[in-house]
Amino acid sequence: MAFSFVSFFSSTPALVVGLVVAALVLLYHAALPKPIPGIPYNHESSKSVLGDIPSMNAYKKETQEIFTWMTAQCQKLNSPIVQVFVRPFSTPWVIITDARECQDVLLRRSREFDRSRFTTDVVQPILREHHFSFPSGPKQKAHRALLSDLMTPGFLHEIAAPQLYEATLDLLSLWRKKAVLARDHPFEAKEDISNVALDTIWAAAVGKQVGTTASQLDLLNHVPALQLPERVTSAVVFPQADYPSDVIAIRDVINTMGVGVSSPLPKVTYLFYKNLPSIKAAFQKKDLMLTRALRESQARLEKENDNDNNDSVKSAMDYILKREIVIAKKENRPLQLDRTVLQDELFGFLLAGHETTSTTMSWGIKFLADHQDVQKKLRQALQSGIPAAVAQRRQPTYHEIVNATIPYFEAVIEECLRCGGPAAVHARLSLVETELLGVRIPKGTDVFFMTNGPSFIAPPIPIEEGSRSKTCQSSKHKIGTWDSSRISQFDPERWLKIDNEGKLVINLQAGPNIPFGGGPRGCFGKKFAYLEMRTVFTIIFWNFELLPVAPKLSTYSAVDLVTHQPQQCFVRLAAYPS
Ligand code: HEM
Repeated sequence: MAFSFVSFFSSTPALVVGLVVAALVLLYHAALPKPIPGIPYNHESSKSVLGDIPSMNAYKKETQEIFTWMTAQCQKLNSPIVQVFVRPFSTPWVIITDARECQDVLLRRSREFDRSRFTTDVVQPILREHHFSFPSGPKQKAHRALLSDLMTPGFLHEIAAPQLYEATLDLLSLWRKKAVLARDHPFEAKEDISNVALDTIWAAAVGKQVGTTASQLDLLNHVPALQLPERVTSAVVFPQADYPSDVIAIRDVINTMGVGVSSPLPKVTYLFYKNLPSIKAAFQKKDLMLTRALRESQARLEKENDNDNNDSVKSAMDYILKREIVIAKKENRPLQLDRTVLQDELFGFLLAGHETTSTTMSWGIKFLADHQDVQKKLRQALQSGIPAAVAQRRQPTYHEIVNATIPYFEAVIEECLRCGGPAAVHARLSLVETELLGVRIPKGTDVFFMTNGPSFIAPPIPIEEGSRSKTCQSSKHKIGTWDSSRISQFDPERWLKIDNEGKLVINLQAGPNIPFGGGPRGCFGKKFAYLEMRTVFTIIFWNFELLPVAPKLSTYSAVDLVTHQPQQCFVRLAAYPS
């Protein structure tokens, strides 16, 4: 007995070491990637706990892009479906590069696939109670219901359109000034486009102009002349006015999401990043600003004693508030203005409406500067579509912009969305064990449907028809396919056809393009986005020729933040008509 007692104690350190080693081995094996059978993957990556993370990070460091790396894995492994290991201790991500499968899952298989874990991890810490990152269900529907009025013609045409228009005219004044000062030199336009998108969505959201563009103009109005680079091909840099502190706070919060998108452990990253004093202060300022705006809106609505009709409704916020009033009445409770959900739905509206449209417009400006023939045709189409404004030598009104039917213009916008690919991926989580392209997909797998490669803007990777789902097979002819030899070209004509009456019309079924996702979780703000792009593009191309810029200022490299943005968007402006 004495012997075993002594031996136990003398062997304890060894035992502890043994247990620790065993635990580490178990942990190591738990952390090693567990490939899903039947789906191609990088074999080297499967042997390391870090999986594909080093490869993805190296790519990101070199290019600033992540989504392109994901699509490149399908091309590298020559398969429309692959898996990658980028989340330690988690199931692999499945990547699919095929438009028909993407559309089938989004539109027809929403019982099997819903909002992804990736989206929730990246979006929820920023948007909190906003419905975007919630799984579909009563809570998500109730929060989305607060926005119900915002895509009605009443809101879009009567409230949003005039505000969009005002903000766009500020851009026109700014660019007229810049064109004079730049004297034929190019300048970086991304910030201006982002500002006009923020001005427009802000005005629509809270009913007030935030004036980021106007403050840039104000600054330039006090600049008599600029020191210009010697070479006319080199870019001129304009002084930049300070932004209002509310705008800085909103931008800091929005940019936080970019940090989550590029992290392999977004939850952990946010834990640190969101607690940085400057970021914490930005979140607080944003909340305070929105609560203040909601209270002002409530006071105004009450003063105008107009809670039963829409005459005094001037913004998205007023509509959201009126919804809350109705819901509170129904639930027999007092109004809850500082309820996070109201603020968060409003902030989500600002965020979703800012980044996405400004990214698409930045891509559009690049494409049109690089395709002078398309730009010329677009200008002609706009002028034939709004002849009264040409005859009276004036700007088109927002009524004319909203109501004109200009198929070529619509085709240009579709093509900017297709080739720019602001939403390079639609992510879904499998709710049940299911099948994709003939392969078993375990329940709880994040599946990424890429829109930035094969079958959208690059030749498709062949797929055995029998491996597709029944719904996918039966919908085969609902949408056309792009001609592989021209699929990568920017060519709006692909969207046009002559109808039975011999008229030129837009054909949205001509080929795949899914910029707004689809099905029950498709983009809520699509109509607003089209309205904004129509307004901004009409005013730009009505008033300016976007001249080509030197190739070094016109690369097509991107940076993946909340959206897939161009790294460069330089413009060289000439007044039109000259
Ligand atoms: C070119 C501009 C835009 C693009 C490319 C875009 C793209 C998208 C995409 C891809 C989704 C996810 C769809 C899915 O998972 O199936 C989405 C969702 C959403 N978008 Fe947009 N969007 C744009 C503009 C807007 C605007 C202007 C607003 C608001 C004013 C908005 C509000 C939303 C909201 C609220 C959702 C979440 C819908 C839900 O989860 O039920 N978007 N958008």
